[in-house]
Amino acid sequence: MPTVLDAIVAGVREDLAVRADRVSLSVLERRIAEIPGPIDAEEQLRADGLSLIAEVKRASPSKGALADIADPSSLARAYADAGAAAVSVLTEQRRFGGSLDDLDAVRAAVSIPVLRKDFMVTDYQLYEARAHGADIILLIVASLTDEELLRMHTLAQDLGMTALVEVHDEGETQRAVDAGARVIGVNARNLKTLEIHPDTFSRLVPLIPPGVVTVAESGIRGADDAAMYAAQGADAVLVGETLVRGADPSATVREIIAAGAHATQGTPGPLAAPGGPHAVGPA
Ligand SMILES: O=C(O)c1ccccc1NCC(=O)[C@H](O)[C@H](O)COP(=O)(O)O
Repeated sequence: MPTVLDAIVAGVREDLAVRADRVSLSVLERRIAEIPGPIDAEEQLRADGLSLIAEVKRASPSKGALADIADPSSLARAYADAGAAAVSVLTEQRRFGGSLDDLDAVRAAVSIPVLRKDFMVTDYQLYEARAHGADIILLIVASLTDEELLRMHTLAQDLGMTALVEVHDEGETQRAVDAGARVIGVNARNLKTLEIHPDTFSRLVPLIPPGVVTVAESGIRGADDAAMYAAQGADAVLVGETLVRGADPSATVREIIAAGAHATQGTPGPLAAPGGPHAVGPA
């Protein structure tokens, strides 16, 4: 039976065929040569404490419409000003309501690394990501063969981008490691049921070699969850829904970063502050 991921990828392939007809690979290559080169995101995510990748997310298959983001550039600037290490932009249109226009707007607004978060199944999408200013691309192990994973990981590096290689279980983690992934994202969302399993990170992190940057993804409700992942050894967390649905995304960014610093270095975090952390929105 087709999974949610299969259905998303089928739509992505259809939309991609239309774009590839309109914009050739050589046009993308020319654009890449004209724009500033990518930022080294791996080092930024590895920085001391807990790095935050803050997401621009309009909708999702699990929750439907999440937020009416009229101006993705001002949201991205708020994330960056509050201390986010990178901004993730969902560009898939059918289920997430994103677009390459959102990526362009965010790229123009911030000087921190930008992740194109999409369902990358062809080399063309990697050229497209770089041509629109992305520094990081997502490779979901579950949607790629070993040969595709290795080839696209190498191509991302050749284009100067960092690949965030996303895993959900032990087998996918081994495949990511075998492909030479330098940044591995452990996604707590089961792609078959869309349920969040917060113990996925602690189960898989022992399989990831030292030196590889680890990112805990999905279902993070605020500072408490971020502190938990930091204590379990996460270098970074990726947060979408909690930020876009919260009343004050900048404050939540600051709380998450402070909680991560507290968990990793013993510095005072928001848990000590009056009112404590906000855990905004359901997981
Ligand atoms: O968000 C979903 O419902 C979803 C469903 C199927 C595949 C991917 C999905 N989300 C993409 C992501 O990885 C998240 O946007 C990201 O990890 C942030 O998650 P959250 O903080 O829970 O919004």
